[in-house]
Amino acid sequence: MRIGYGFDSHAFTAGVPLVIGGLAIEHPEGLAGHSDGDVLLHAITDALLGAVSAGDIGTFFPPSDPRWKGAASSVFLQTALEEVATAGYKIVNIDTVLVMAKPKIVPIAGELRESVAALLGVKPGEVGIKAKTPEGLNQDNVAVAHVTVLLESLGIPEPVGAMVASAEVDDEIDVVVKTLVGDSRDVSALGRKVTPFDTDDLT
Ligand SMILES: Nc1ccn([C@@H]2O[C@H](COP(=O)(O)O)[C@@H](O)[C@H]2O)c(=O)n1
Ligand SMILES: C[C@@]1(CO)OP(=O)(O)OP(=O)(O)OC[C@H]1O
Repeated sequence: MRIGYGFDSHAFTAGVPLVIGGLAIEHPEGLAGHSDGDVLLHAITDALLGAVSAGDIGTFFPPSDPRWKGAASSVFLQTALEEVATAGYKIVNIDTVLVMAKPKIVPIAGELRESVAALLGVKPGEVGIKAKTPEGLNQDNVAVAHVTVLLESLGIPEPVGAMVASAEVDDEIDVVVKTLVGDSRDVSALGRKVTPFDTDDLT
């Protein structure tokens, strides 16, 4: 099991659409950012990367890189999901807190849960969406997201998962697997050798 935590904040600004959790939300202001400013997807991306010690969103997608100007934040999330899979893990559940004065989140929490779940490839029941107003913080023009994520192992030993994911051809995968788990199991007491599994089955 691994846990991850992510945080992000973006200021509200007029003239841009509001997108949170991949969902377009009717609101007079959107969130300022180099990308689409999706504060929730940025925090989820960081939580996933943190859970597998893979750096953070800025190390993969520097705000100075013009390629990410106006980018949909689902692109960043996809990379984080690939890092999680490469490390040999999958999501158990994710929990979030959005801190913003407006809009009200609870009336759209179901839609948000479905949107985030679809982007993560998990069930809506594995995504928590909660909201708080920034009472006493004097931050009514800001949206903040906090995210925790729990991962569980896919059952592949980590080095094997990582090396198989980076191997480019079947032969390389064969070599990796045979190096790490051995070409065959020694059952000489039974008078024969049994291959533990068929490495051709790995794609
Ligand atoms: N943007 C928000 C903020 C809050 N809520 C809901 O209101 C409840 C009370 O919030 P406080 O910050 O005043 O404690 C909160 O638990 C949420 O249910 C919301 O929907 N959207
Ligand atoms: C997403 C990136 C990349 O364009 O930029 P922003 O949209 O500004 O978002 P932020 O959370 O401030 O920083 C992370 C950056 O990697």
